[in-house]
Amino acid sequence: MSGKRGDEAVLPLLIHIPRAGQPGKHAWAAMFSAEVLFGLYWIITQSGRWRVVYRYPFKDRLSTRYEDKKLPGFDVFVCTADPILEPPLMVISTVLSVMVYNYPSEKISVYLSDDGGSELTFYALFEASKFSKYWIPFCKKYNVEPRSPEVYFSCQNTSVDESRFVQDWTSVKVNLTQNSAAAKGCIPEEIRDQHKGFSEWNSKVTKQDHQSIVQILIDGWNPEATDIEGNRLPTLVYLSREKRPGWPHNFKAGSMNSLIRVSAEISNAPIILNVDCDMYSNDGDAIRDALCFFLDEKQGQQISYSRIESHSVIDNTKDRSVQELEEASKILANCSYEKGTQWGKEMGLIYGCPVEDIVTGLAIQCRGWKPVYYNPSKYAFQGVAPTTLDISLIQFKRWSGGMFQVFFSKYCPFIYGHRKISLGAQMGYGIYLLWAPVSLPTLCYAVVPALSLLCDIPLFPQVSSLWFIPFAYVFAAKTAYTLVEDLVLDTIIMQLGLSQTAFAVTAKVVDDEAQKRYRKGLIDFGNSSIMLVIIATLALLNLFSLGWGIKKALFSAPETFEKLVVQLTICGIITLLNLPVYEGLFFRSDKGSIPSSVTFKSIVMASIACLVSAY
Ligand SMILES: O=c1ccn([C@@H]2O[C@H](COP(=O)(O)OP(=O)(O)O[C@H]3O[C@H](CO)[C@@H](O)[C@H](O)[C@H]3O)[C@@H](O)[C@H]2O)c(=O)[nH]1
Ligand SMILES: [Mn+2]
Repeated sequence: MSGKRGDEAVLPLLIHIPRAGQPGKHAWAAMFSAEVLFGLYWIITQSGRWRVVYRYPFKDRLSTRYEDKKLPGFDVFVCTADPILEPPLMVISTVLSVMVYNYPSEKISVYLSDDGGSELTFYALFEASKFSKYWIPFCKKYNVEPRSPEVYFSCQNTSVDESRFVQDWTSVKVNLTQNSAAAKGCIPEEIRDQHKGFSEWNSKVTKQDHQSIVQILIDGWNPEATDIEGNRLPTLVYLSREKRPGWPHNFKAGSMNSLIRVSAEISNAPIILNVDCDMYSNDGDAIRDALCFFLDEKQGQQISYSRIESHSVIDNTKDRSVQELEEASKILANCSYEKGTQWGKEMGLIYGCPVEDIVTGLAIQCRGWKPVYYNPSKYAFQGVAPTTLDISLIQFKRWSGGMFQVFFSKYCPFIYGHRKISLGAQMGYGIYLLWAPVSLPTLCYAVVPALSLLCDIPLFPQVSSLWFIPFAYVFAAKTAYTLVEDLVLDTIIMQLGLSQTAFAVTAKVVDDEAQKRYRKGLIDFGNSSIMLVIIATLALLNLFSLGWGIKKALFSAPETFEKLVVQLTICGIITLLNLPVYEGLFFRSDKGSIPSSVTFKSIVMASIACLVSAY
């Protein structure tokens, strides 16, 4: 191979092609491919900068234009899947938070889908239904925010001393403490007698194998269902769709589709709001904001994410028996209901992909509906992000792997979206769907310069070369950009998650010690995992190389140093970024530090890599 000096097409690496017989051809080829891939990805990411639209809803105009009676109904779906990973107290706090919007209560119906099929979750929801009679008037009267009781009470300082307020607050708190105390233990017999719903659970009911359970805990149409101040309550429904071994349940997408059908039977509101069980409502006005987009006279008709399929419309004014509704809904939540239908394909949320929200959003958009992106200054919802690195990695793996899978499916935005959505939108999807493969060039950058440094192979233009200037510019600009736009480890640790298509639910339980570490800014590395070993090995490899490189810089001729200075800088930066990892490996002894088995494995692997490349 010879250096094509006249060819100014590609990056400075090109002029550095090792000549035949020179070492480092493979390293060079790897780095060159990495550069090309980064370049292509960079082009795709530029779509995010085209024609940015900012939107502002005018809520006051909504109120002047629509009286309460004319406002549309809202069906709110809350999903939960596991009573251990997602504590029932958190789940019902989320449920309660979405029951109190600054909106007519009788227009809101809240559905909890429990894929865990857990009696404990049902019990918690039963308690929540009673508690809501206090909580809703309390929130509305004092305009309490956030409206998740768990969050509200954890950040409440009791400085307010208006007597009535304190009184109410105490009664609410007593109720809540009773709630949480009971939710931890098993369900007392006298409670079981209070609601017919408990009879659905017997010794045969397990998470994977049980009949459909539908319980309407509050019937919002019943004028007698009122809070302590006599105001109407929102409808509250517990749903646990049927699960049987051998029937794929399609994770969250399956649960959402059951919710769509069951809610169509019970309340059939034109607008659906979906939150995860950990995403409590943080702004009581959020649904009024959303309505401004849906009811906009010019564009509202094109805006999607309202109900997708049309179900037979029910006349809500008729005499409706709760029992009848429950029985009819159970059938809609049975495993066999979807057999031979378009559910999961053309209808409802799309199955077969761990990022059901992304594929379904794309499919809806390709049918001509317009999505609206609105990022309010006050967050409409707040959720629990994973608190330990290993759980984050599980989540990232599901997301990145799931999205990459979409890229190779029939839903690839460049094919499926061709002529249906703009090129900019296709590229916008590309940014996310190609997130996983970008880990490969990133990995290359974390490994190859370090290894080549150990073998004395220069990869980059010499500092005194003219080619160094564009290289330094691109490098500096990109580094600055990356530092600002995402943080440290994120991209380096991404892995291709192709083999796993299951939806791994992330844990939302945060213990006190973890909370303390979080406040101190310490990374919680979590349990031993292969991904953690990879991170630690890469960190150590770069540290070793940096040491070796510095030694060489000090003791060898200036030309050698000049040749290796860029690699040295890259290793230096990677080492700097990994300081928390070294801390976790060697200097911390708390529970959040890196397990010693990982330390051992990574030292062995990094040493082997060094030895192999040095000889
Ligand atoms: O079989 C299942 C598995 C999960 N869930 C629920 O799905 C939600 C999301 O699960 P979580 O483990 O918290 O995943 P996240 O990565 O935090 O979720 C994000 O990513 C998912 C996949 O893209 C989206 O579905 C979510 O809305 C989005 O918040 C939770 O409420 C779960 O209870 C179910 O209902 N049934
Ligand atoms: Mn989540």
